[in-house]
Amino acid sequence: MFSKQSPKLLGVTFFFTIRQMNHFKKWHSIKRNQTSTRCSLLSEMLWILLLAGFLAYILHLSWESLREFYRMNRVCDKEFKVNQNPWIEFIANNWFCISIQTEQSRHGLDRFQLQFYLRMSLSKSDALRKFQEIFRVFQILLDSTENITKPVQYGKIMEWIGTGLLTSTNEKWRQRRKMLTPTFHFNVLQRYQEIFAQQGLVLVNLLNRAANNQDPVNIFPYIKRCALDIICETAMGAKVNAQIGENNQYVDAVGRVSEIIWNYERFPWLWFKPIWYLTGLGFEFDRLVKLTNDFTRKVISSRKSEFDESVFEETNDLEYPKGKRLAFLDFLLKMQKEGTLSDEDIREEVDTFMFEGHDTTASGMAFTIWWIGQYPEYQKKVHDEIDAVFRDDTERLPTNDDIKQLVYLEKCIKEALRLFPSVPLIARKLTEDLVLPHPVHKTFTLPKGLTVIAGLLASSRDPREYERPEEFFPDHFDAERVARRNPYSYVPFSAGPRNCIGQKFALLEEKTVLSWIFRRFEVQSVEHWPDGRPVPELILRPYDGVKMILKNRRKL
Ligand code: HEM
Repeated sequence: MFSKQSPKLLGVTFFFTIRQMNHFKKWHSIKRNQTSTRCSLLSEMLWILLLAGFLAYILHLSWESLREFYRMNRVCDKEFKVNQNPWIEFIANNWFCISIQTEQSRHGLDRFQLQFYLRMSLSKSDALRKFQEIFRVFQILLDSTENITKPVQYGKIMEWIGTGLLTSTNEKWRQRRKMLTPTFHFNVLQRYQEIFAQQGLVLVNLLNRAANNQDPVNIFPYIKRCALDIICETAMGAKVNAQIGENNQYVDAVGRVSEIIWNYERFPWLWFKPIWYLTGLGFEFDRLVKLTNDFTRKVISSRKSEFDESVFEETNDLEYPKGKRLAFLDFLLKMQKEGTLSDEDIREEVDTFMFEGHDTTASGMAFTIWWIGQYPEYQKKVHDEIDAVFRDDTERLPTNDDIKQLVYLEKCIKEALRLFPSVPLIARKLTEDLVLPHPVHKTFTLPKGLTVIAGLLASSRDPREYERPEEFFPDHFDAERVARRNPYSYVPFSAGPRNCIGQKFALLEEKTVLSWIFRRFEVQSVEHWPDGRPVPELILRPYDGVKMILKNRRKL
């Protein structure tokens, strides 16, 4: 948690504190000579009182906050018998979790004084009995067109990406959503698919070096860099070549900012600004945010200077650019010409896509490979399907038509997202009262002002909806089974008006890249479920990478 700068900073602070105390002593002794003893006594008492009051106030806040924090941790320990970081485990295991918090009222520390905290995670059977239809709750929460505001928990993300589509609310969000929806049109995605295919090829060529070796390889960092290359090229039109080790500074910064934000959310004492900066994390965060924002600004300005509006059809229709492969940024530049967006608005949206669009797909792909690597029978089905499309060809870039035929692979991807949704938690600040069904009293109302945090795992492991809720079973996504299920029992992309705008993009990317992996390799997972469990950061990720043994299927 502490950065390299921490000891230095603590040292400097200590030095200044001692210096100030010396000044104070000197000043005080001069004063004492000048004033009467009674006056001096009074002033001393006042100083002491002030200091004591201040200390008591700080202690009270810290005590209240930490007590709640440890109370929750104890509950986790008892209920889930976990011995790792209980806070992480709490969320990971808490597949029936909905927590409701009061909004931050005075300052950061208040956030942990959960005056109204409701948890429906007592135990699996209890929760099922007590709260019959968790997907009904999701439906009411996520379908609401009023309760679309993101709470204070998204604050640090906002400091990084600003108020883009993910974090904005009300009119700004409505306008942006309407404006940006066509940029995810099928025709646009089809063009991006070429990028997915090319970057996937780079990935498998790199992984090839580790294949046919008895030593396992942690494929997660490879996949992450591939996903980052894809999002940079599709969102900004910039090739950062993270896979081959270029632009390391930017690549590392993007990863580290997410990590710091997660630490901030996890450790309540960091919400107290002096501590945030004294640990060095505050300074590091500010520096990295500036670095990533400046990088995006530079790309925008260079793309702007060569922007050629004529690549779009005269029809003014964003969906049909003439032949050229455009980036998402080009669509935004076109909107800017029409007077709807400023440079900073564009920066916010591009950074939003950078944030939402790569860790999510990277985790999705890594977990899918990991699951498939534990079940030879499912892997055989994936291989057979891929061989039927590509035959012996190990080099041809997959096309959109190829990808459409990979139905079983898609089921595996969806099943992996069911068990491990890349975005484990979403939150809303209620701007209107929310009436929910209650197992005993019919309904209960959550008053406006509360923050509701929903664990998306909650609905997707309901045994009434899934035959093998805790198992990887791709046939859960057979057409007939899907048709029988309540749609809110599967919400890894959220649902309702604020659902994931990039879900088709994500599925197409995952299918294309994974088609490369399974065309080239037979995979075997080193760790099996329930080991190698995921940990929720901002995005759910494998706890200790994804270690796999890779074997070439054919001679290259
Ligand atoms: C497996 C991959 C992905 C998953 C599981 C996922 C999941 C989600 C979820 C659960 C939300 C709702 C978040 C909330 O309410 O706080 C969301 C929103 C969003 N996602 Fe994704 N996402 C994925 C990939 C992507 C990609 C590739 C992009 C962009 C290229 C993207 C862009 C967005 C944006 C912009 C929003 C905000 C939408 C709005 O509020 O109107 N996502 N995503």
